[in-house]
Amino acid sequence: MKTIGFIGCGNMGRAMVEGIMKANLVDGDHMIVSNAHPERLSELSEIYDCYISDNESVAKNSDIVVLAIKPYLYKEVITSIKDIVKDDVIIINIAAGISTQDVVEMFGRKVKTVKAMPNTPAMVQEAMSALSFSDNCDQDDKEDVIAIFESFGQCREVEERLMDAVMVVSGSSPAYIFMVLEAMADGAVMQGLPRNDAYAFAAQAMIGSAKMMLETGKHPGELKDMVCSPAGTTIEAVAKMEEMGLRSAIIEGMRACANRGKEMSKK
Ligand SMILES: NC(=O)C1=CN([C@@H]2O[C@H](COP(=O)(O)OP(=O)(O)OC[C@H]3O[C@@H](n4cnc5c(N)ncnc54)[C@H](OP(=O)(O)O)[C@@H]3O)[C@@H](O)[C@H]2O)C=CC1
Ligand SMILES: O=C(O)[C@@H]1CCC=N1
Repeated sequence: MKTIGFIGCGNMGRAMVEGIMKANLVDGDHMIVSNAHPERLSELSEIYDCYISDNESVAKNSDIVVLAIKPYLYKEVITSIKDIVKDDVIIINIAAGISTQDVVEMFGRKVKTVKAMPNTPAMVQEAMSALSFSDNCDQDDKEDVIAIFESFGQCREVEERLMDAVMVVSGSSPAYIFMVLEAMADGAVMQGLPRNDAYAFAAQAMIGSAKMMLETGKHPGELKDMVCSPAGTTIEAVAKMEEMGLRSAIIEGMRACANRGKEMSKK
């Protein structure tokens, strides 16, 4: 069994660790986690019986190291671990704006590395992640990494140049989806539904609609039309949402997200 190490265990790292442990991909002896404030992880180690240690120990003892720290910390953290990681370690880079080439340059050698873009639904085994492998990863390396990402959801291999596109539609999108869900619940509360019921109806409508699109393979416009009765209620909502710029708000928000990713890559 390979040992998986996480350096940084905040929002994204923790979602991945929880997803991996819930799926029993490794036992607690093969999961080592470090964090700037390790005391924040005591509950995690109690639930999943995994090791909480420091960056050095994660680097020395892990076959696969996930760098789940903020992008600006990559240089500093890699400098501190580059001489102590195992020779054939696989480094997983999940940071927005950090490329495979950046990681290789920071290590100063052609370390095996994977550029990945997961999302927080990893916590409930429903992540959708993109992966792009450096050319020195062999088939076994790929299978090991894919097993990690499949333990907490689905994943697809994409060309690294498309990672920012994946970030806007998947890595960052849970934030916009939660905003939509919150707004939908507000709309239902306004009509008198208790808030908890409103969240449950809104979230299940989101899950059901997404599942329907994936399972039927139908165009989302066709599925939308199936809900809009002539002179009915839904078409009134659709017309008002178009008037308020719902779709262009989403598209422009995603463009801003992509632009920020490009800006971060230049630093
Ligand atoms: N959040 C998301 O949905 C997604 C994030 N990402 C990427 O994941 C990475 C992490 O993001 P996110 O989880 O949101 O950030 P968080 O700030 O939530 O987590 C980062 C963690 O790193 C810890 N940390 C800080 N400095 C160090 C250090 N020197 N050594 C070890 N641990 C350290 C922090 O500890 P403490 O809090 O105790 O200071 C914190 O727990 C980013 O690069 C981001 O681009 C990618 C896809 C989605
Ligand atoms: O907001 C961010 O920068 C990170 C990257 C993708 C999701 N969260």
